[in-house]
Amino acid sequence: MKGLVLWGINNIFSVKGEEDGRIRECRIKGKKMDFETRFYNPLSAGDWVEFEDNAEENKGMLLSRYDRTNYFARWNKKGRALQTLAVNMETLFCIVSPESPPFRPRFIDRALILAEQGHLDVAVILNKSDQEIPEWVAQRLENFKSLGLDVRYTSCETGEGVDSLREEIKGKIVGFAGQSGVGKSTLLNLLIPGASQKTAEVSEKMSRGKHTTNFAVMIPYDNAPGYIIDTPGIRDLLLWGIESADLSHWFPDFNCLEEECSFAGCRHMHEPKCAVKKAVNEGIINADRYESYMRMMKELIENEQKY
Ligand SMILES: Nc1nc2c(ncn2[C@@H]2O[C@H](COP(=O)(O)OP(=O)(O)OP(=O)(O)O)[C@@H](O)[C@H]2O)c(=O)[nH]1
Ligand SMILES: [Zn+2]
Repeated sequence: MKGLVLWGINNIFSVKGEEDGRIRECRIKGKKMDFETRFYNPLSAGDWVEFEDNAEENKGMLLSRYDRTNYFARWNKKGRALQTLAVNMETLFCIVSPESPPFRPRFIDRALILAEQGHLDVAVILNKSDQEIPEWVAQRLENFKSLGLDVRYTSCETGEGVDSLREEIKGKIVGFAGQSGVGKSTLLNLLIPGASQKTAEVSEKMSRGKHTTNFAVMIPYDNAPGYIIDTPGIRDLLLWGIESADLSHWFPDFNCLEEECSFAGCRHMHEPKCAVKKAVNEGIINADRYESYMRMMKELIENEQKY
């Protein structure tokens, strides 16, 4: 039978049968499935699977996984493997806030790269738009827009942007990601009443009282098909599968200048006559975005030296 993975932890997955709509607690048959072994978690919220029922009611065995249309994955340092946060979404919404907690554009820079690697459409939601938007935040947002990124504004206080967002995503499968405190739960509750209650219940049940929501949960809409995938409060997004020498290829605003760098294979760090650094000095490339690039670069170089 075909089913949809709604959530899962420690290799126990809640799967909703496509035909009968019943949810079963499923385990993986045998030790390993033929899933990609490079992943930290074999399945994630949003995966379509084949499963069979057990004799025991509401229990099942997972047999195989269908191909994913896209995925949002990051490097898991502890597990030293790719960790999939959510898959098969129409759009991944990255939620940020302007001031409290502080705007984190470097989170967006990383999310953009990870989304592109996972063939994922991404949009940014600046929540708490009722708060004052500092000038540098406005500039960075404009910069993102000029790179083609879809940026919207919502406020759970005034209701700005909430109804239109609800209309837009209704009936679709979309993902929500953000750092703790940006108002993700509040926004989800406005979009789907009782949403955060659902996540809390699932977390409580699956993690057996540990109170840690460290896995994504699919929340169904009230009167429409589709789900919002609520990913856990993400602290960091570590890159994967990118060599330091290739990092600038993931920065289209840098990449287009590369030919003008005097050094072939310029990494735009300390090389002389670098067109990217010149553009930063002239204010053509956003200085904070360059700083973001440099941090990723250092991280990648450190890792290359380690392994
Ligand atoms: N001013 C303002 N405050 C908001 C808005 N949305 C949420 N908040 C407040 O921000 C705080 C954090 O909101 P949460 O919804 O708990 O944030 P979260 O992102 O889910 O964070 P975690 O629960 O830690 O994962 C709460 O005090 C909310 O009332 C908003 O649009 N404007
Ligand atoms: Zn350069």
